[in-house]
Amino acid sequence: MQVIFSQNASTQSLLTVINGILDESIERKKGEIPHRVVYLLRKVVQEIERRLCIQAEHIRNQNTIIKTREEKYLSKIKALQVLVNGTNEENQMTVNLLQVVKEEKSQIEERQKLSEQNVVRLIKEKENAENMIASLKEEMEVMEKRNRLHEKNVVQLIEEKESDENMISSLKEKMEEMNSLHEQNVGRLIKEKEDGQNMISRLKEEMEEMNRLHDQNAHQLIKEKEDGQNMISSLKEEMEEMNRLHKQQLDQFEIKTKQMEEKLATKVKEFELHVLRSNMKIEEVETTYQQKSQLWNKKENIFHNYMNSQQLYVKGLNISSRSIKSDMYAFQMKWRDEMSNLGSNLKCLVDAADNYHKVLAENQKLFNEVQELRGNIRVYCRVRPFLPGQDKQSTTIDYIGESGELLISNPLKQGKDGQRMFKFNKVFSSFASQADVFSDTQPLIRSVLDGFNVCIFAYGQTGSGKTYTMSGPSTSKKDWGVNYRALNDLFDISLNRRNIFSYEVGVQMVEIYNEQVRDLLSNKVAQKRLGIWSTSQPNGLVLPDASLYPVKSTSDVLDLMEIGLANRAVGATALNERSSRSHSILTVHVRGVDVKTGSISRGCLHLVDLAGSERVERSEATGDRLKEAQHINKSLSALGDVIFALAQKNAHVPYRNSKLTQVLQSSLGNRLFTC
Ligand SMILES: Nc1ncnc2c1ncn2[C@@H]1O[C@H](COP(=O)(O)OP(=O)(O)OP(=O)(O)O)[C@@H](O)[C@H]1O
Repeated sequence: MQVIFSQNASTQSLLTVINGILDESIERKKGEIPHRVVYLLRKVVQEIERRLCIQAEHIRNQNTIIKTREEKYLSKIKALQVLVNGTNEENQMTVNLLQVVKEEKSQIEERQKLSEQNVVRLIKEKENAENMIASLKEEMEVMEKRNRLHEKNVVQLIEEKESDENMISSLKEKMEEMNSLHEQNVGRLIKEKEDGQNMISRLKEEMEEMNRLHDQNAHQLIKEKEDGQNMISSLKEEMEEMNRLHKQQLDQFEIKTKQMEEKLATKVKEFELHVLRSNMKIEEVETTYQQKSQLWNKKENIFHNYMNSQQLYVKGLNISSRSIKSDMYAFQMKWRDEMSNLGSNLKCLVDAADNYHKVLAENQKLFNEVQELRGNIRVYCRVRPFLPGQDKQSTTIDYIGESGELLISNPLKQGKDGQRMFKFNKVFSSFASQADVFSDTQPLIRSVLDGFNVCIFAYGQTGSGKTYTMSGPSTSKKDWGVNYRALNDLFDISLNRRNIFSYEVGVQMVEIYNEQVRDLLSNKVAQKRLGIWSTSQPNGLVLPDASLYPVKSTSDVLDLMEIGLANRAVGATALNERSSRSHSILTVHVRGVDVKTGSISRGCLHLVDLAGSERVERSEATGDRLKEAQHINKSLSALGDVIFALAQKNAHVPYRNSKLTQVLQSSLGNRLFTC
């Protein structure tokens, strides 16, 4: 054992040892595996399970360490990203500032350009004004030329008038000549005179017409002359006006030009000032920009250095992570190898477990056969020590044999009659501990899980120690009675078998008081009287109406027992100040399902605390107590009859003589053990 469970022993060596043990026992014992070896195998399997659990835990721990490292790296990378983002934002801000400065600079340049354009425009306007003045001068010259032409025309008209007057005078001379001719030719031309007169009248008419025309012409010419003069005067006036206007305009232009020049000069000065300021500002901005860019360069350098160091760090981390990964990989490979080894070993174990299953079934069969050979009904005797105040000298026990012999002496009788020998399966002396008493009953608990019905009860007169033996004087583990120890074993064994069988455990607790069965786990104890089914139900229940509580552990059962005991009928007798006045039966129903085959087994464990079996006259009971005692004694003698009939293997067993034997019938027949 020590070799096998040494901490240093490898799993492989454990498996080798198991295989060795199994081979040896199969070879030597023809397939039968002794109980000790089975126990050993179970321990080894548990050890392997434990190691697997530790290894799995170790892997889980490694995984969590790696995960935390990964999270750490991720958070660092995030921090670096945040830093990079922050620097980018600052750079962005500077770029934005530069952009603003550039925009301002471009605006100033645009304004400068605009002012230059304004200067150019003003110069152009000045040139235009000068051109206008020049054109006005030219127009004035043209007007003067036109005046001169007018004057020429007037002179020409005067000359024409003079020529017309000359013509008139010549015509007058001609007329006078003609008159003279007429006069000269008066005679000669009488006929011609008329003609001449006509001609004269015609000529006169013509002359008048001519005169009229001439007058008209003269009038027209005079009018034209007047018009011309008017025109000349108006032109002159216009000219003067124009000259005046021109002068005014010129003056205005000159004033405007001067003003414009002044304005231009001031504007140019302003612009120059503005440009100067802008230049200064640009210089300032440029210097701040340079300073900032220097600062940023510095920061960039620092950041670059930091980034380089971080990159180096990250590289280092990467290298370490790679090394961890490779370690992990190696570790995983190692574990894979080990797991595959374990898998193959487990396969062997599964095969072995299969065999173990068969061997276990065989073992169960053998075990129960052994138990049956030891007797289906076993009777143990426990001698209660004297209670404080009792006379130790008045003992009647003469001898307790190793094989269950008990020699009782009766001081009142003489000779052979004075001594009586009893034979039990075993006799426990007054020095026997609770554990000693349970040791012989213990193997039967296993049988309950194998589908047998086991009934354990204490029989004896009031005060003989039934409750002490069954329940124990206190709840400390040392004092535990048969009940607690049996339940503890039941759950322990079911836990150990969990890979082979799945067990469901349920508890019922009833009392038989005055031949009436009452449910001790029901809230309405007083009202509920239960019927007994003569043949047990498919679910194994003789009392189907009694409360059945599923339980998972001993403490669950103990809790239920406490409730049941609180509901129990007790009373004081002359022999025991708190005597049980009823039989209490705690039944633990076990339903086991074979995990592999699915086959179901049912077993039950009756833990019976019988009422005191004293003689009625000795208990000095009367009235209700007398009635109780009569019922108790009747049922106890019925139980005695049944056990006697079973022990004698009689054809008829009188189960129906009492409620107690009816309830316990399923555990007092075949496939049962009774203590
Ligand atoms: N083995 C023992 N060692 C020490 N004291 C004991 C032992 N057995 C019984 N006693 C004591 O004897 C007294 C009576 O025991 P107990 O109440 O168990 O008797 P009982 O048979 O259950 O009585 P009843 O039938 O009236 O319920 C108790 O005080 C108990 O502590």
